[in-house]
Amino acid sequence: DVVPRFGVSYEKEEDMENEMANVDRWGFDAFKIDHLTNHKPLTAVTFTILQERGLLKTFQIPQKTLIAYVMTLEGNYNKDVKYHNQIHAADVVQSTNYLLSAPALENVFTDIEILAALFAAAIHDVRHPGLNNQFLIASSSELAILYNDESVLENHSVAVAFKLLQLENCSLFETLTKKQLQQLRRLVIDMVLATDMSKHMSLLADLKTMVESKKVAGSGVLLLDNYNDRMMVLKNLVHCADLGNPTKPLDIYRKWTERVMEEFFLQGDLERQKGMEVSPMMDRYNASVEKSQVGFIDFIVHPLWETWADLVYPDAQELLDNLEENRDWYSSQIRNSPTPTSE
Ligand SMILES: COc1ccc(/C(C)=N\OCC(=O)N2C[C@H](C)O[C@@H](C)C2)cc1OC1CCCC1
Repeated sequence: DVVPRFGVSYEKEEDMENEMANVDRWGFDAFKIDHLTNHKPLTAVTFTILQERGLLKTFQIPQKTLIAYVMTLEGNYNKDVKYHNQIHAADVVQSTNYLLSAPALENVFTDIEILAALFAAAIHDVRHPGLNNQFLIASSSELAILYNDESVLENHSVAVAFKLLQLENCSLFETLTKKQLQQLRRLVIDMVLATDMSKHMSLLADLKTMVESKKVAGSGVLLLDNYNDRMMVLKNLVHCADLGNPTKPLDIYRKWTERVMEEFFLQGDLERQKGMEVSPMMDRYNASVEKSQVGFIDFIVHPLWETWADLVYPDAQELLDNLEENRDWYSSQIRNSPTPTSE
């Protein structure tokens, strides 16, 4: 039976084709696809990218099984959560795909590693409650008890995603060999757990070490000759995609900022209600959104992306330029403090 072109049904054929034509570009607008597909951007993006990469053929995955699984996965993202929802998942899948397509990484990763990275991106925040690990731990939530305060949300997302594979007609990986599935599962667990922000500094330190000792083949392609190096680059790749908002075109970045602040302020409201200490950046009565973004870029996002850009030089130059321009724009928006001009 024939499946729809992008895996999901949509009204406006032409608008959908125009927007999905950008699926391989960094300026891709996941918000538009969310609107055009009635909140199914993750299914549309994941189906289109796996199809385009020929991965369904390579692993003999039936189209309808993929659609059934990703639709179910997407249904387990909470669309009332402003940031950690199906649009963020679609954005991270699309960004992961773009980063995997860097010329410096051509023919570096195997099909199973690519499938694992895209799957990890798709599942990485499923069932996110719009509250962070610190809150779940501080409030002794069921999840924190279950995961002993260790990468609570990330462990939960991986477990939920693999549980969904057991549902009727959702057995996405039943055509993989035992060995392939073992390898994929290991890769996916490691990549999703590495999206826990508490791992950021050690992940970045490993990436910096790799860049300093970077081995490049004659063709300019990265030489990753052992499992640990390959795993470390894949973890950082998905982590970059997850922290990609500030490297996107400004109008898209600003929408993500708006959503993350809305989600953070709701957590701050809950903390205040429960008599807990209100987390930094989550107090709607004491927030400086622009200053927080400048700090986020200066201390977290730019150090990471500068290192990634070194690794794949010159493939991420435009993204790094966007980031620096966006940082200057937010800095110029900080009330009562002009940006010192370099001239
Ligand atoms: C577009 O902006 C954001 C996009 C995504 C995020 C998420 C989900 N996590 O990012 C890490 C984080 O929240 N941390 C909180 C603090 C900055 O300490 C760091 C160790 C990590 C946060 C964004 O902006 C935040 C950060 C600055 C003001 C709001």
